[in-house]
Amino acid sequence: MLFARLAQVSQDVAAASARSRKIALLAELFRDADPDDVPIVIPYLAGRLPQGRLGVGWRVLSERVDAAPEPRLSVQDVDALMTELGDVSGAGSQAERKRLVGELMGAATEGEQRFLFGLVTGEVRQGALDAVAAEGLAQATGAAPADVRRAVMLAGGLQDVAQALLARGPEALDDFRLTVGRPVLPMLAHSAGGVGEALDKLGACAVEEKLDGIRVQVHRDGDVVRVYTRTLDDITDRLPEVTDAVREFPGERFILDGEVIALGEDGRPRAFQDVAGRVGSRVDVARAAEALPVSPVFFDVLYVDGRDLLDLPFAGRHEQLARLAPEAMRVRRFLVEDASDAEQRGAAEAFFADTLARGHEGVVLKGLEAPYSAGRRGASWVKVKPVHTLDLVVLAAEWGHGRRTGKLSNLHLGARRADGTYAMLGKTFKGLTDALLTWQTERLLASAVSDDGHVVTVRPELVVEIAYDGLQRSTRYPAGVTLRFARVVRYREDKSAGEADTVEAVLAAHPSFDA
Ligand SMILES: Nc1ncnc2c1ncn2[C@@H]1O[C@H](COP(=O)(O)OP(=O)(O)OP(=O)(O)O)[C@@H](O)[C@H]1O
Repeated sequence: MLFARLAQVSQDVAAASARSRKIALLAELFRDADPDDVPIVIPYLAGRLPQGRLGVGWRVLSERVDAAPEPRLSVQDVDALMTELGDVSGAGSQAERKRLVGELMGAATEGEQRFLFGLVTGEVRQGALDAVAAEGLAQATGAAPADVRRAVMLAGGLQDVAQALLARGPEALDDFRLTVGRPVLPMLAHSAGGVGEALDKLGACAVEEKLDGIRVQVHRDGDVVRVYTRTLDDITDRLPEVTDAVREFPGERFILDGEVIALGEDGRPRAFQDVAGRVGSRVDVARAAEALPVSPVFFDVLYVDGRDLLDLPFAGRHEQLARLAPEAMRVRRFLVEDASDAEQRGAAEAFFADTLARGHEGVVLKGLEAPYSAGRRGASWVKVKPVHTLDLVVLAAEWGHGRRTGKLSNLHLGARRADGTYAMLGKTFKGLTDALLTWQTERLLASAVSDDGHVVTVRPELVVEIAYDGLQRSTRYPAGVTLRFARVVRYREDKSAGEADTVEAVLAAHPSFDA
């Protein structure tokens, strides 16, 4: 396929406002595409390069090169040049990249040059393209749109489905059925600020414990049990406890979804990093299992004895789960039948509080009617975690890049030590509005003690309130821990640095990290 065709369609799709028009344009493009073009056409349409980053800077790209009068590049030609560009390294690489960009741009028409520029800089990214492209693909090949959508969901992306469909037509969709032994991307959750907000969104739902372990999808076919991670890696060999347990379940062929956790002797869950370390370790699995035994806790079932359950409402799937997994290996849950009933709402809040008190991360609320949306952040799963906040002292700030050039952005955050010094707990540039960036730049420069061109160190005076999701071990930071997903809530000018949180208080708020 000519690259000019793709460049034109990409532009037309972006310009079309009606969804049906976008679909028709894409269908026409797919009709003319060769199956071998698909691995290039699909990412290019979404504005992505299959090669990822090319190391080509703005300056090289912006250099004017005379455009070719007629289109002659094929999508394969462009891809081959991009691969060559991505492979350039070592001495003289800048000059070589410049030469290759010149060659590519010189062979492109003006329209193609614009599209190439957008592709390399990431400007033509079209986030929501996959859904319309799936419809376009259905139209081009005569497959039912719902079947294509489902195949795309199970394949975890459009590319393989498009390639198979264009090569073999609608029968090819059979390759993408849910099958024991072939893992699919797990369903993910949205967040809500509180249980009440989640109940308002969902109505009747199950409130489940949110366990902070490793997500697993377990496939059993007779005696063969395989365990996959959320990124579909096979970790069967590392989790003998899981395979042994699941072999005892009263079913022959099924796929379960759950979390692997480790419980301490006190019955409280061990820190996420301990479980991750155990699951990540390939060497001497038997010894690791003895040192930190783990157990699976299941919350969903996708397939049972020849039946694909993805479209079954969650309530029905859970009935099947209860048949297979014993209660001790199912997530604890509380059912809300009527989300407008004050008593049930109160009980859901109490379940949340109890779950936290037992050391878990939060809860996930799940609509009882919803199907299983593999690989999606489905609207029917809503997680609620307590927001922790800390008052920390700004120790330094880094000069920003891009849009934040000239502004002090990434803050170095410190907690107080008993001796009056500060232990850095992490950094963040999240949560800062433009107004706050301007304000903090001025304020921090006024108390600067040094500036090495990258980091401006300041007198430790300014207190900032930081929200975070929890702690994580880190050898890079002096207290041995750092904050997960730290973000700025606001500055606390009403507080002096002497009133900021202490390292001991931070550790005490997270018992599994308390030394
Ligand atoms: N009862 C449960 N139902 C669903 N997921 C659960 C449950 N308990 C724990 N989890 C975990 O929580 C995750 C759901 O949150 P999300 O889909 O947003 O993943 P995430 O991006 O890893 O978020 P987080 O860091 O909050 O775990 C699941 O991937 C799973 O690992």
